[in-house]
Amino acid sequence: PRVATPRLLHQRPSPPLCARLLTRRPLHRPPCGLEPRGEGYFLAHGGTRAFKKDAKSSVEAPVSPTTITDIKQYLRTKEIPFHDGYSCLHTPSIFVEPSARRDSFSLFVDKTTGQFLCKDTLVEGSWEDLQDCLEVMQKEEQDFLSPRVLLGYPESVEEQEDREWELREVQRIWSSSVPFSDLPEDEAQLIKTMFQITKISNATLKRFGVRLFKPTKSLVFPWFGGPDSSLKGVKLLSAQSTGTDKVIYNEATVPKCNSYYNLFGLPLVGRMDAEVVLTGHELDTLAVSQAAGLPSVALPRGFSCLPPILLPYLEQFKRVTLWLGDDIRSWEASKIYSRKLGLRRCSLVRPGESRPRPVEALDRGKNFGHIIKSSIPAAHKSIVSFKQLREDVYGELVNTEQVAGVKWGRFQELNRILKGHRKGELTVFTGPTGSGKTTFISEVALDLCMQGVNTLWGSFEINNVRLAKIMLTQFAMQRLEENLEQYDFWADKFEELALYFMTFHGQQNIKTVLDTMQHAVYLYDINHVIIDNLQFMMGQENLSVDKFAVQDHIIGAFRKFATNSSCHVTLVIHPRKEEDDRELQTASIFGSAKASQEADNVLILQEKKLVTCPGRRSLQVTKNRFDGDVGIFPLDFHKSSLTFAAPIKGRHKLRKLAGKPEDDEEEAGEKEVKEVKKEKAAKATKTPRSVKKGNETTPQTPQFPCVISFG
Ligand SMILES: Nc1ncnc2c1ncn2[C@@H]1O[C@H](COP(=O)(O)OP(=O)(O)OP(=O)(O)O)[C@@H](O)[C@H]1O
Repeated sequence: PRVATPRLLHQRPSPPLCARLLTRRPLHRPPCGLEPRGEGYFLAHGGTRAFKKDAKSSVEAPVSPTTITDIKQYLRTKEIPFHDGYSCLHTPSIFVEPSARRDSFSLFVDKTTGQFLCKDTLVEGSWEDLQDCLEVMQKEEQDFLSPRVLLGYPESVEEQEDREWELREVQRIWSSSVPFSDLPEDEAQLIKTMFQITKISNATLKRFGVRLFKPTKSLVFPWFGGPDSSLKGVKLLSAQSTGTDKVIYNEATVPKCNSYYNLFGLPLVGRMDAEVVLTGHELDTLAVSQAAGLPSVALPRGFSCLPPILLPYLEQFKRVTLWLGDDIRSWEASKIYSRKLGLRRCSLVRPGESRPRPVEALDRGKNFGHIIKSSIPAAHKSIVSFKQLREDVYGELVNTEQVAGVKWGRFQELNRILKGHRKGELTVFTGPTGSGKTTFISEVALDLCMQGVNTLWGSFEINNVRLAKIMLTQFAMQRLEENLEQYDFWADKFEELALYFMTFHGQQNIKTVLDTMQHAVYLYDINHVIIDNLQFMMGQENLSVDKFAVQDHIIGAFRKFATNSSCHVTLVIHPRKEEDDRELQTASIFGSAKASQEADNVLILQEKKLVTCPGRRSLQVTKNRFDGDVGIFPLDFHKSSLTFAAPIKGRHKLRKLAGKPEDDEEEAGEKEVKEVKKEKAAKATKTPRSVKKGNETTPQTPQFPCVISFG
């Protein structure tokens, strides 16, 4: 029979399970930072916690930036007792009758956002929602609010159907999958060999409830959760041989990955356990549990994010060891997550030859006790000696490719000049008015997002629908207007990208924008923010002041944000002056030398109107702090897919600039006429572009972040 393939599993959106609190005064504030899920709706996340399909990717400014001091002060005035935890404050749940409270402090308030979650009832909401609840309780002189006062948010027929479909799908997969102990020994061994987990025992697989879904030979990892520990979802992992000794693993989840909030392994954690090893994969958690005998849980989407809604489940641990993988990206993620989890209880396993990822360490017979013991405390001192830096420096020397950052799949020339996209950098991007800046930077950012770089867009000039339309066209690489029957297919794939949009439009205050960015970094582990464009933060009132001083100040603020948040910021800036006959230069953008110093990378979209090729642009890198290489390369624009590509091979070669950029471009222009005839002939035989990832070259279909490849 046709079975649940990853594609099939993702065809249906998961519905929101929302509930509304009936209060005397209407709740009017939307949950902090997210597009309103209706007015004042609470989410009772019974497992399939999901946001509205059309709203999940929007990020608003935090309602009123809440500080931990404000939260504590408020709770004190309401005489609510609380414990000061690592990431959350713990209070008695107001949704459970006092006599029935199993755990006296089961309501968790996130110290950064004020979001709350009651672990007993799974009611969650914003800080403002919680305040409203407390006010109602006080007014009505009640000592708790029954979850029964929460009214189900009326689901549309479609949403209801989706939810039912999903529940059936979870049950169907689970009931037709087989425990390993029920498999004939040789079959079990064959499967283990396929997944390179021959050292994981049947007993371990049984303890964690891992099964085999025979029709697709997929491992099934269950998600048990909620007060009744019921089955909330499943993750399927399938293995595919590449012909060499490498295996590619594909993952699919029900509900789909952006509403799959499972810390795999959590049901096995005892109430008194004080130590946990946090891993980036279910198989790693099995390995840690078996080899180290320690509680271990796995993040639901690998090391790509640690959703704050999971933090309450990690509050009980006095020590958290983060062992997220074996490369620089997982190492960087572990440093960032330790800030969310509370630095003083976290220690990090530094990837290295003697410290591979857990499942590989098990395979190679490594000493887990030793690896975990030698993990590095996350709390760092501000003054360090070379002795402490020694391993970091060594790591950078042996992993030069990874240190250079994430590579573009569609822009090999950018890889050659910039080497990659790195965290914590500031890129300034400019070009003449209407030259295609937004269109180009949209594709550049989309490319990275498809490689797993969590992305936040601040598009102040064009609205999010138009921007998303451009990106979707670039993603599908075709004019979807003419292929509407393919819309759902591409939209479903596109929805899986970790791509978020700020809901701002028009002039904005820089502080509000920075607060929102900070908020999104915390909520969604954003790695790349694009601001299009800086002019929308200049403000009208500043016109009397020196415009370039204001611009410098704003660039400085984004620089600081990029460094402090380990997040790459790309800033689109209109040029200062434009003269038809001259190319732009770094000096065309900045008000002062100070500002040009702040940027790590400066990119210029050069537009030279050539009779033979009017759409031709060039991208010039005039600054590259990472390794100093600068250069320029031509770009052809494909109007139907809104994408850019290097002209056909052999026409223009990448030139590193030793001297004036103008000279090179001039040269390119002269060649234009001679080569246009060749191009026409070549166009007829042009082959589709490939997306290169790792060592394999895959066809035009892009890679999606939910498909995690390792091995
Ligand atoms: N290389 C190109 N050749 C021709 N048209 C292009 C090219 N790149 C983009 N366009 C088209 O030009 C229009 C303007 O593009 P876009 O909004 O990206 O420019 P921009 O530089 O961001 O504009 P602005 O200066 O107003 O911010 C769009 O319709 C886009 O599809």
